[in-house]
Amino acid sequence: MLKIKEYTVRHLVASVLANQKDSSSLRQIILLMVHVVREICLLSPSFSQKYPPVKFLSEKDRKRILITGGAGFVGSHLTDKLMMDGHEVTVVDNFFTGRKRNVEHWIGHENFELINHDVVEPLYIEVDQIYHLASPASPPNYMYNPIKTLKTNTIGTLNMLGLAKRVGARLLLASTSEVYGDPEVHPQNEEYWGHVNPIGPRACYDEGKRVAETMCYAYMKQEGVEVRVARIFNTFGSRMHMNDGRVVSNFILQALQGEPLTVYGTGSQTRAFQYVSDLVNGLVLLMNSNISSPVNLGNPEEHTILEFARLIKSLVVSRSQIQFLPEAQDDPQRRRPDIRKAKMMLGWEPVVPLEEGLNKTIQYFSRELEHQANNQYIPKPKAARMKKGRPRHN
Ligand SMILES: O=C(O)[C@H]1O[C@H](OP(=O)(O)OP(=O)(O)OC[C@H]2O[C@@H](n3ccc(=O)[nH]c3=O)[C@H](O)[C@@H]2O)[C@H](O)[C@@H](O)[C@@H]1O
Repeated sequence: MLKIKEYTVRHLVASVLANQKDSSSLRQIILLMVHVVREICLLSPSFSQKYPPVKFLSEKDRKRILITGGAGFVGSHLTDKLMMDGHEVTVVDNFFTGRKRNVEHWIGHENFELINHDVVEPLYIEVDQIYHLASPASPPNYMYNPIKTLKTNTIGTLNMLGLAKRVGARLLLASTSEVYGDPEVHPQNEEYWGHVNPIGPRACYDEGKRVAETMCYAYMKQEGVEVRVARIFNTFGSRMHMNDGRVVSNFILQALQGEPLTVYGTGSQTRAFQYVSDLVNGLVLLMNSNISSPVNLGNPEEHTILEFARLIKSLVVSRSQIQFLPEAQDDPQRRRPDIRKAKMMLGWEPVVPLEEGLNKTIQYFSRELEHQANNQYIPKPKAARMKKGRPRHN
């Protein structure tokens, strides 16, 4: 585009000069114009901005949707889906763990708005649906400032429920498998009340999310607010932060760089991992369903963490060693979702095979490493508080 404009103006300059005897002032003006056109093209990426394709929705079907935490890992993928489905999306984020670059491809689009705002403060906007995702989700991140995590999940959720009540919006809470704590029931179904240490290092998040669920049902019963509660199990994919600290990003980054894969404890604890696109589809189905009780969203394929380390090593074709570090305090020993409810009531189940999702995520982290100034990011072991030795954060 820049080239065409420059060419056009140069052409104009040449023809004007050919017809002028005393042309120095005119020449200067025209050269200035060339300069201005070039500056405008460079400073206004929106001139040439191409957005991902967006469906057209009629006024009746188009919703005004707020996503709190919409610039985060899951939130930004949800933003993409809802934008491409043709809705008007407002992303609210305080950028503690979210990043502008996760949603920058929508900036300037008429259906999109990005607000730098912390949900701990009230928000006054008009919306039809609220996906309330705002909260750090990685254990080292949420334990970094437990009081802030508690405020975000309690005051933040109260504020969003207050907004839902005022404007008559439906609210979906991104809850977590962590409400089941270190579970004594396996696999975990939605009827299970959980086994949470209320004063342990994970409590700021576990109990924060538990009370957030309690708030949803209080607002539903007392004020008639429509709520949806998704209990999200371990999720991975592109746009995870390099220093996220969760097992998927740690192991992939370590394997890519030939560093030891840091297994906390013996590695016999289990997790079941879902790819982010499966989760996003589940969230949208749940929001638009009539199910107000909690629903598990996760992939039921369970692995020990040691198996998982070996799998990542082999997918990356890495020579990294496996290093055993002290076990993290209150680390849930077995976790696997029972997703019969989601299957029956939403017709949802994960469709992306683990290895396919991991390969995409490995490609993403390889690109992230290439973009790093020094081409290196070595995750430091930071299981917040290890069982023995227990290093403190901040
Ligand atoms: O990924 C998620 O979606 C979930 O991650 C966390 O739950 P957690 O299962 O503890 O997540 P990780 O930090 O990824 O840990 C998984 C297991 O791997 C272990 N781990 C982690 C990191 C590492 O470098 N090495 C390692 O062995 C942990 O001790 C734990 O047993 C969050 O608490 C959940 O809210 C969130 O939904």
